[in-house]
Amino acid sequence: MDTQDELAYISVENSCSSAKIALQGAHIFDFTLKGKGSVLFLSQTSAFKEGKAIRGGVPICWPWFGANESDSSLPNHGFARTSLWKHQSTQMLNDRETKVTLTLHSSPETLVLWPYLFHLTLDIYVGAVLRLELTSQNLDTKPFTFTSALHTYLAIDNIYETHVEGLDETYYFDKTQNTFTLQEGHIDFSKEVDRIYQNVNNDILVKDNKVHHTVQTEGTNTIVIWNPGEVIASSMADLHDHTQMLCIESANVLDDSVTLAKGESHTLRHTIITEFRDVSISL
Ligand SMILES: O=P(O)(O)OC[C@H]1O[C@H](O)[C@H](O)[C@@H](O)[C@@H]1O
Repeated sequence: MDTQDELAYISVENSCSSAKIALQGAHIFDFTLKGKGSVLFLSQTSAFKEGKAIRGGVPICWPWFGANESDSSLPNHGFARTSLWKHQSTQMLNDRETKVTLTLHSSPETLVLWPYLFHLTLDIYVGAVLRLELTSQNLDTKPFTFTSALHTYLAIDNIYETHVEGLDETYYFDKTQNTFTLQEGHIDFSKEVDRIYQNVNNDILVKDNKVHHTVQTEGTNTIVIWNPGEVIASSMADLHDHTQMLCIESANVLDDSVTLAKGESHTLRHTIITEFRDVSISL
């Protein structure tokens, strides 16, 4: 086990790729395709501190996404991303793919924040592509409802030359305006974008001059797209450059919130397929 500042992390490597996963948050903060480049953005000014989420990689938002609806003093995006998870196993599936499993169980600390017994499992498949599977299980005697997101920060070359395909004719909730709007054509990023797209049934394509990412989702039809834009980014001490990141998040929110009865479980799957168009992109 290695550490970066206050956080312990696991390193894995195979013939295709390598990854670093912090135990705090089960947070993958590096996924690199060998000889090609970094798939995930990691802010150079991110904190690696206990109780503070890493700015980059894939934070896990759970059991609520965004602000808590009944108590805004509770942490944004829930507690999973700042809780200490347990490393269960690392398995070499073959020389090209490694599976890492981490779990989080309800505890006296989580019960103060959210009064239910639960079990979370995150399976991370590190290979030619990156796949995350988050399974939520209700261990309580009463049902619970949660919202969540696999809040992926994709590495891109330049947000102003990036566009997103696959959401034409899809309605989204615009968090910057509190309105529902119909997407027409591709999404461009000249300023802050913070949107929740619903009824999404196809892959999302992120394209810029140097990299193409394809995001595939199972377990929800809702995708969140976020880039803070220049004005908000300049006020964020832990974000060194908003032009090199784009968050594409598979999310169980709004109509895709999940209610689980006693013993039931739900799995959210998120796969990122990346093609570098210029191998000189920095490693
Ligand atoms: O700063 P954080 O708590 O990590 O949240 C970062 C962002 O996450 C999501 O993408 C939300 O839609 C945004 O509204 C939020 O600003």
